[in-house]
Amino acid sequence: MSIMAPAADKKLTGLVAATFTPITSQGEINLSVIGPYIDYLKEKQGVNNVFVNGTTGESMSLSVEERKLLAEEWCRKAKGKMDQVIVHVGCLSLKDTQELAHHAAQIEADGIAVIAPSFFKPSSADVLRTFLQEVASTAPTLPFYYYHVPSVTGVNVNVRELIEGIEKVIPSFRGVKFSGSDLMDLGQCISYIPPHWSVLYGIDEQLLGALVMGVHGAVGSTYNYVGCHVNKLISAFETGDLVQARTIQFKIQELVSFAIKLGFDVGVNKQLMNELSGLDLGPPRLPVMTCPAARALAIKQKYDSIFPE
Ligand SMILES: CC(=O)N[C@H](C=O)[C@@H](O)[C@H](O)[C@H](O)CO
Ligand SMILES: CC(=O)C(=O)O
Repeated sequence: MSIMAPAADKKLTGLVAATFTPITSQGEINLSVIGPYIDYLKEKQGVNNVFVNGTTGESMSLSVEERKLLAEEWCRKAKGKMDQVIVHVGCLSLKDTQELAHHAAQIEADGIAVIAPSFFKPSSADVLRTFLQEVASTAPTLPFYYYHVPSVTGVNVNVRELIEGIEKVIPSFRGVKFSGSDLMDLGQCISYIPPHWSVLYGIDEQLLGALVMGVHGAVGSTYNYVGCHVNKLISAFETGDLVQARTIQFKIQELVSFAIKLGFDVGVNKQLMNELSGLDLGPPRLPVMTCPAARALAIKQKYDSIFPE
């Protein structure tokens, strides 16, 4: 009889939805939507992993207390339904980040991810590695992922350099959520890492390029509503049907480029998700602006024309 690996040691693969944070019209976090949100992702999108309190989840606009309540509810409701819940715990303050990492371990998250602090920025890969090490040591049993998103943080360290020998200082290190466009750095990470780590790509509109380079999965905001199509893209890629994989990728590019022309920020993205899913995730929190209804509807119409029922 084989011994089942504990959930925390499962390699992270496939699609991961970077979730929106449900907020009431009064501006408070709305935990009641999380259960139905998980059912929607699983049943309607075929997405079995979530990345919570990240960029899409507006984590930097939430208090530490709110992030704990959200992470706890995601873990509780996902139990038995999702394969993995990865909690993003990065903050500008090392102390807050450690507190959230420790909390994620207590609530039995499947892993944690940490973004580079971006007000005072780490001056080198070595400094960033030390920051990550200080966080990981407060939750040493949890699989740990570095979240590379230079377009948001302004911290553009070379990830291959960052992860050189990182398992010696972070034994729980399990991979990278790579939301950069440097495919050479991406490839060098993939060719360097051991087989039980994962590199997940985070620029949804160019996932196919990253699949060719060898990524093990993808984390993104659009998988909340195009997950079912991107699952087909991945299957087509895996069976060698590049024509079909490209056809789907081009459709997603058409949708995203249409949205970008209308100002595609988290507010617009969230309202689009409200329209497409029928869930009530509410508005974003300032400084992200509430999206005018007409704008999200125009993008929804585009979606309907690209992906007819
Ligand atoms: C900067 C940002 O939020 N990137 C997301 C994840 O990393 C992506 O999922 C994008 O939202 C998506 O690729 C659309 O541009
Ligand atoms: C896209 C992503 O991973 C995030 O929202 O954090």
